Amino acid sequence: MRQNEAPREPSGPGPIIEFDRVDKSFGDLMVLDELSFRVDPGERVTLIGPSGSGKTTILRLLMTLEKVTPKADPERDGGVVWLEGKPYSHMEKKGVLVPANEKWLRRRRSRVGMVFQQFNLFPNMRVLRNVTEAQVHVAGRSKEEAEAKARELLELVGLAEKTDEYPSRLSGGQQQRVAIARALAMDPDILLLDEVTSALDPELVADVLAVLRDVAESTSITMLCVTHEMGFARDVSDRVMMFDSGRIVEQGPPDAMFSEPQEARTQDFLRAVLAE
Ligand SMILES: Nc1ncnc2c1ncn2[C@@H]1O[C@H](COP(=O)(O)OP(=O)(O)OP(=O)(O)O)[C@@H](O)[C@H]1O
Repeated sequence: MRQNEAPREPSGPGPIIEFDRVDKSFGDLMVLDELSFRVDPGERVTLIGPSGSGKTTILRLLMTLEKVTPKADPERDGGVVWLEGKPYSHMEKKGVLVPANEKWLRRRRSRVGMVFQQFNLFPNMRVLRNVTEAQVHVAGRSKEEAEAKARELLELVGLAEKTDEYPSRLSGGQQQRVAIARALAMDPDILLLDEVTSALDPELVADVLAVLRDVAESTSITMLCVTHEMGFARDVSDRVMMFDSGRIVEQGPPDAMFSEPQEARTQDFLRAVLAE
């Protein structure tokens, strides 16, 4: 929708995420060009595509680590990201949508959790505190409540014995499992996974994927996942979206996408990934 139109009212259970003609540029480089797509609550979506096609940028927009790029053209704004039926990249002011301010984003971004390729744990904090920190300082939980939740989640990811270690004493796979526990501790509705196994030694990948399979099976959390692990994508996703140059080339259920991709760019991409 255009920014000068009145925001619509959510009608029934609509998409949990909606990109509505979203633009994103870095300087002269246009990464997303009027990108539109929707994700239903509880849906698991895998984003695939060549390097530089904009997949991480999509996740970073959802984490509000990036902002939609406004267009100078008065006929075109930069599009809007919607979350749970409400504007997210924007906020309503006097009946029109304006770019969201920090206060608005702070209140809403905790609905979204992200796990990064490089773990991004706090190196000076022990494992338990890595998982309690945001619960206490962002979600406002008591220390006791946060610790109980952290212990439960660390057990879920198989690290109950490691609560008192510093991250540097853990393997990459263990650090990544702490990062997953940390993201889940905030009870997000949406979990974003950005190449979470690509920095790991091959023998550590399976444990991390097993934890994520458990999360997918035991929760109804909405997942957006950027990965080259096609087996994982096939098992866990409801839908695979193939991107190139910031546009959706094709999308569909994993079986159809992997067995009978329709577009030459998808066929070439999958051939290259599967040959790795
Ligand atoms: N902060 C930034 N400043 C400048 N250019 C950027 C920035 N972030 C991303 N880009 C560029 O935007 C394009 C899209 O990047 P993005 O990381 O979204 O792609 P990707 O599909 O996730 O690629 P990969 O699979 O390699 O991670 C790339 O050309 C990248 O160099």
